[in-house]
Amino acid sequence: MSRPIVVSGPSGTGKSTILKKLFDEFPNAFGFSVSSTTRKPREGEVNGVHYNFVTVEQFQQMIKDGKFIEWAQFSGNYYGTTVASVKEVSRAGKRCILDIDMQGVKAVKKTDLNARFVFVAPPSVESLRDRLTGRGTETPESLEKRLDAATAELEYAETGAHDKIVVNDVLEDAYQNLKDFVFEE
Ligand SMILES: Nc1ncnc2c1ncn2[C@@H]1O[C@H](COP(=O)(O)OP(=O)(O)OP(=O)(O)O)[C@@H](O)[C@H]1O
Repeated sequence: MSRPIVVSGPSGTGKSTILKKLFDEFPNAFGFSVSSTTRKPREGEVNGVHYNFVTVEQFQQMIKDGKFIEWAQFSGNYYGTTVASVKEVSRAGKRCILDIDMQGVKAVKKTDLNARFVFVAPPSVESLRDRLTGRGTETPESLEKRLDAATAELEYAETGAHDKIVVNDVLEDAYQNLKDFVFEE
């Protein structure tokens, strides 16, 4: 069974770009954990496929039982990722990739998932600013917020919390390095 792979790094560093290339090149190698939610299923959504749909009481009990790696509340509904849902991906013979932030990394480290951690770093904070600006998704406020969070992420990476650091300077090189890590075992 392959160990889950946790991809983290500052917002705008290029995680989605690199992961998209990976999933395009290897469409069947990876699986995603199914999140749990208290929101009602929408038309066509299948329990256990799109989400694990649970009641508020069940969700709160799962929190108490320590079932979640992380959970949050958005617009009145609970959402979360359970340790079991990540294990299920490995059991199904796929590699599970978790694209999460520093808090998520710390949370995964507290579980028995035995994950491998890769950090995608920008060449510099200035380049991160340029990419976030270039992406056109940020207001001046959200840009500063993301850059502050990026500094914290970079400091955390300096503590040696990850198994590998991939600097996303030249995209093709970064992609190759990430790919090497993903298929290392
Ligand atoms: N090696 C690279 N060189 C230059 N630009 C890049 C490179 N990699 C990604 N980008 C660009 O940087 C921007 C941010 O990339 P992306 O959205 O993949 O970041 P992200 O880490 O997934 O961010 P978030 O965590 O906010 O989703 C995008 O506009 C992308 O096209």
